[in-house]
Amino acid sequence: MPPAIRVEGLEKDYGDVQALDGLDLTVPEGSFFGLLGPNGAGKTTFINVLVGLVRKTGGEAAVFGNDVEDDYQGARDAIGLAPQEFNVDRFFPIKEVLVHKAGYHGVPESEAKERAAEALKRVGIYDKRDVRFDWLSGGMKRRFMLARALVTDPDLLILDEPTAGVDVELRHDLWEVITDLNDEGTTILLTTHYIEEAERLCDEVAIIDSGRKVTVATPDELTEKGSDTLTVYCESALDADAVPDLDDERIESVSVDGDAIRVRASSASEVAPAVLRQLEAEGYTPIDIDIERTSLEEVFVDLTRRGDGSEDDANDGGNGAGSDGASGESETDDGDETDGRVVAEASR
Ligand SMILES: Nc1ncnc2c1ncn2[C@@H]1O[C@H](COP(=O)(O)OP(=O)(O)OP(=O)(O)O)[C@@H](O)[C@H]1O
Repeated sequence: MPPAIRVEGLEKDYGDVQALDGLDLTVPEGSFFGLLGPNGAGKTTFINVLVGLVRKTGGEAAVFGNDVEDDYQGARDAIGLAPQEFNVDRFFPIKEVLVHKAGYHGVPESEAKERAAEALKRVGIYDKRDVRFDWLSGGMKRRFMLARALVTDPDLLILDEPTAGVDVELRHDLWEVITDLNDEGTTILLTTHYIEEAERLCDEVAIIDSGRKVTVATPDELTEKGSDTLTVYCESALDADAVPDLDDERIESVSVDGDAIRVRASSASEVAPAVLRQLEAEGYTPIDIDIERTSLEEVFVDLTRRGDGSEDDANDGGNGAGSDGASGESETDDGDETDGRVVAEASR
């Protein structure tokens, strides 16, 4: 079975802006895969290439082995997309929007009705089935976006910041729904700015920056890339200039702050016994210690700092966050209502 997503050397230029700059990425079937990156890193462009809303300018992209352009329908039918933007038909009750959506992907009407009901139940808004999208609350709109992505029973669910701006309760509800789907075998690609979300949900995380991959790892592997801080509290205030000379090659730095000695090391728990022994031998009187592990957030910031930590040293700064190059294409964010349209236009 081919991977859920495979892209190689993927490129997308919007005029002078290189949104994707030779991206290589493989998302295994059945995984819960996170896509992290600062604003403007190219995450939405990547998704839009996969669903045929943006035409790539170079490289290869396939979904379950279907080339996103040559086998557009095969690739698109495998994907359920919940985009960032609310791009929903506002004139019909939401259950009908779902029936139309399933019909577009070739599902017969009676089955489409069943699937619509099932999707609305799954996200907890079945009782709103006869209401138009505009009349839903903000949280219900987010639930509906997920229902719409689900109604075609996709093998690959792509969620572009699905919990942006929602309250904690809804975020947890949505997490539960998508975790269940993943347990049932659906591959999930999730972009998020909530690092905690990636840490909790994802088996693997790709960090991209300036349209290129910086790294792919499990959340645990990523946090291990950072340094811990071991703080040793002493009985009384210390001379800030008299930093103890600790002899251990695992130690990255030592500083003094009031009554505390702070030691940075890749694993604080490993160096702690030796540090305490040395401090006592030098006449310090440790009374307490504290260990702070690096958060995934800190590692993320480190890895995406311009020109720092990149596997392939790819950050040329030419397509930084928020730059607005002229696109020259009529691309929109409205994933589902324009299925196929842009590829069709761009192919002409
Ligand atoms: N239609 C467009 N025309 C011109 N430039 C664009 C267009 N769409 C995106 N870009 C640019 O491409 C780059 C990547 O944008 P993209 O939206 O893919 O990033 P992102 O990682 O999804 O960002 P965010 O986290 O803010 O959603 C940015 O520099 C952006 O300004």
